[in-house]
Amino acid sequence: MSVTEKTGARTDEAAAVITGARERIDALDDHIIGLVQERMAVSAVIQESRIASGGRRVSLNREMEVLARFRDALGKPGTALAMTMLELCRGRI
Ligand SMILES: O=C(O)C(=O)C[C@]1(C(=O)O)C=C[C@@H](O)C=C1
Repeated sequence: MSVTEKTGARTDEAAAVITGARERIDALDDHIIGLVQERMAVSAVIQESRIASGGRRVSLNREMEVLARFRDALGKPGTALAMTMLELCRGRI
């Protein structure tokens, strides 16, 4: 497959821009995945500590704060993103 086919570009110049930008996106995605995994580990510490003390796994008030932070920064899709992230961190409820 040619570079232009791979990128959807119609010129070599555009294909070069897209290829370079996709490398940056791949690096950013690796970083984001690493941060999500780090967040999952920190969240697990909180949940285990709360459960060990006799509390519940879930803190709905705190989840509302997390959802609001993402919504304020990213709009409605930010809420969906935060909900998926919370599901990764505490499982389905
Ligand atoms: O902040 C907490 O109390 C957590 O347990 C962490 C966290 C989160 O991942 O943000 C996970 C589960 C709770 O329902 C609320 C928030």
